[in-house]
Amino acid sequence: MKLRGLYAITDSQLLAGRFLSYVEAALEGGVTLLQYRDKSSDEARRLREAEALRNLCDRYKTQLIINDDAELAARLNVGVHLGQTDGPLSPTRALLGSKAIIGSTCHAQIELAEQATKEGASYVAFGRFFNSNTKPGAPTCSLDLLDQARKQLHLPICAIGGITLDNAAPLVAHGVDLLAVVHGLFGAESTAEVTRRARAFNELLKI
Ligand SMILES: Cc1ncc(COP(=O)(O)OP(=O)(O)O)c(N)n1
Ligand SMILES: Cc1nc(C(=O)O)sc1CCOP(=O)(O)O
Ligand SMILES: [Mg+2]
Repeated sequence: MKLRGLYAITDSQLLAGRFLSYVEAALEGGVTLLQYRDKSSDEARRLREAEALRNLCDRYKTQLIINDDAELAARLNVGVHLGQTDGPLSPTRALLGSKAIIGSTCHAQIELAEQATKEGASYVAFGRFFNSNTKPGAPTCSLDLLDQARKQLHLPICAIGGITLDNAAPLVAHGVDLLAVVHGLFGAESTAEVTRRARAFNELLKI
């Protein structure tokens, strides 16, 4: 399966009180990957919400990815996204199996992406490209890095950080396959607007 399209990421604060309705609205507009990102330590709620998302994703034939937590991903038989301090990639690949989608945060460093490729990542993520409401302190990344990444890497490339419909086109022009978005998608005023934005992101990627 070619990993290309909108990569929607949940945010527990932003989606409080409208979690499933907004996620379903996004899936309605077309989502290639959906990441469950919840930085709390409420294990019971995390399991409940992740299961609900897996059921929704099954209905819409979307792939669910769990942020940070390979054990939860293994329990639900879905993919995982790992940052540089979220645990080693090779054992996670062994745990989840050869078909699982595993993403790796590479900030603005091609070397990290080359290492992730060797260790079995399915895609590499670079960012942040713009000012981010969700993670303002994330290290920054430039469009030049994408040109170099496109030349050197043979994995799908994901961009993240402050991406909106107004600033995403240059990322696509510089070779990005996956647009990972929190606020630019779920910061909408209505479910209808979430669906419209999801469709518009996919149009930018021509899928
Ligand atoms: C698609 C994607 N890219 C990058 C990240 C950031 O991961 P990480 O650096 O581990 O930071 P947290 O999201 O865990 O705060 C991501 N989650 N998804
Ligand atoms: C979770 C995350 N990681 C980033 C990185 O650069 O690694 S930026 C980011 C936040 C993405 O949310 P928004 O689309 O609202 O900016
Ligand atoms: Mg992480």
